[in-house]
Amino acid sequence: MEDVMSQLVLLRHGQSAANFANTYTGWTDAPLTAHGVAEAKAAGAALAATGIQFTHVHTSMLSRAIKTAYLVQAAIDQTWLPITKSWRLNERHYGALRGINKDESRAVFGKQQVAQWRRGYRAHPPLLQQPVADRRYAPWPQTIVPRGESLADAEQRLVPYWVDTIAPRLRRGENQLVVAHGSTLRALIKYLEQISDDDIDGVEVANAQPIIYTLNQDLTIADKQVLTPNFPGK
Ligand SMILES: O=C(O)[C@H](O)COP(=O)(O)O
Repeated sequence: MEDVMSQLVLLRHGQSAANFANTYTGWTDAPLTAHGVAEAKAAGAALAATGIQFTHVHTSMLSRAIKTAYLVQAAIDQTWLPITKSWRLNERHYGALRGINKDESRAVFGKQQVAQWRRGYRAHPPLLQQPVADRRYAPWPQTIVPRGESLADAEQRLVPYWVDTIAPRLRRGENQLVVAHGSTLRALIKYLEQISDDDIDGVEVANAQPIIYTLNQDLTIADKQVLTPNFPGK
C-alpha cells in the first residue's frame, strides 16, 4: 500500500503590540499591530500560492494567534475550516518577566541570564507569586494556569495536544494548519525534528513565515520549507 503523506504548516502570529514594544509577552493577550495584520495577510497570500488544502486549524487562546489564523484562513479562502483553540498551544508563560522590556532586562539581569531564560531549554523565568486570573481558562482546573514556564514545561503541556489532536489527522493524510507562538513552535519543532536540549537554543521562529513540513505516514519528515512572504515596510 502506498504511503499516505500529509502537510503540516506551522505559523507564528504576526507582530504583536508587545513584539513592537520589545517586551516579554507569554500568556499576556497582546493584540496584533497594524503591521502584524499586514504580515498575517502576506503569510496567507504566500500560503494561498502553495494551494495546500487543510482539514483543520489549531491555535491558542491568545488573540494574536487567533486573529492571525482568521486572516490566513480568509487569504487561503478556507474560512469554513473547523478551528480548535487550546491553551496547550499558548505561548510559553514568561512569569514575572511579562511586560518587561527585553533590552532593559539584559541591563538588569545580565546578558547570560537573559539568554538562558529566553533560549535555554530548562531555565525558568522568575515565577509570578500567583497565577493571573483569566476567565478564558475557567473551564480547566486552576492549576493549568502557570506562574512561569521553561521551554521544557511548555513542550510537556503541548505534546498531548499534538498526540491526541494533530498527529492522528496527519496520519490519515489530512493537512493541518497550526497558528501559534515563537516558543511553543520551537518546542514543537524540537519534538518533531528531535533536536537536542542543547541545540534548541539556535532555533528561531520568525513572525508570519509559514513553515511547511511534508510528512510520511509515520510522521517522519520528508521535506521542510520556510516561506518568506513579501511584507509591507515596518
Ligand atoms: O512571549 C514573548 O515575549 C515572545 O513571544 C517570545 O519571546 P522571545 O522573544 O524571548 O522568543
